[in-house]
Amino acid sequence: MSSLAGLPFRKMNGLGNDFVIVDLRGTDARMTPEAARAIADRQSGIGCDQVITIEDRGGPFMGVWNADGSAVEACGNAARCVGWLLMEEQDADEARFAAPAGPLRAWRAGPMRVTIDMGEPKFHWRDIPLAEQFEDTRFIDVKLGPIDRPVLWGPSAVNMGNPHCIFFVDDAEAQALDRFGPLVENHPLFPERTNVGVAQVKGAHLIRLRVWERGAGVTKACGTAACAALVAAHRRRLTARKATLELDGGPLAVEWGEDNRVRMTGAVAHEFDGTLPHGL
Ligand SMILES: N[C@@H](CCC[C@H](N)C(=O)O)C(=O)O
Repeated sequence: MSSLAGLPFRKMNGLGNDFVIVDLRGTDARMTPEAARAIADRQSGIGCDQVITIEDRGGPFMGVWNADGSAVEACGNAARCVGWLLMEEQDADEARFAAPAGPLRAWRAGPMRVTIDMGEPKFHWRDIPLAEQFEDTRFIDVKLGPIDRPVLWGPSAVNMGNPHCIFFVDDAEAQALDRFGPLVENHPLFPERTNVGVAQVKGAHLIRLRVWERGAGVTKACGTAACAALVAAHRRRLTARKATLELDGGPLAVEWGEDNRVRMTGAVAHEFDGTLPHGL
């Protein structure tokens, strides 16, 4: 296996959720948890929320590595960026590729805007996954101790390729996400940890969402969380099947179709390109 040092990377973001994207096609190099951590480090590395690999696995495959080095199944914002890169490369208006969670399809929605078909949400407690049986994952019970009152009650659990725990709150800005986010992320109810969202429904078609990401902390946006929040809100009869999700980094349009598939549209941005340094 060859080293990652010297390979080109692209720095991109989706609404400020930022990625170092390394194309491993045609190389023997492999990403490792240590290398992903080193690349993502904002003090000593390049700095990003997730390291993304593009690999050849009988077609383009997107690998997702959180800043803490954990390899995970899905990333909505990165999927838009990788979709955009593949469409540019193929001079096409549509791209198909895969991620650990399954196949993805991307298409252009404007010059730097991409729609992704994120697939079907899962709700069964074993699929989230949860460590305990809940018949109805629209309302689960996460006991956090004294800090969970008065608003952090009865969140929804959704798997959108990756696990999400969404708290519906009256005021998303008022929540100490950096304090309770890590407690929920690492709560024993979530054997694979979880992403944590606080969602404030502002109307049938508008949700304010802030996210603590598993393995990355508070980020400016999380695409899979936006999909999970819309799906959870609709299941709780709080919104329509289609809404704008207002994230710290900007808006995402999400629709849960009658075909049970979730489609997400939003901006992609290309920041700069570089070469991975030695020592990885
Ligand atoms: N930022 C992403 C999600 C990245 C992975 C997530 N932190 C996890 O561990 O599941 C997105 O836009 O969906």
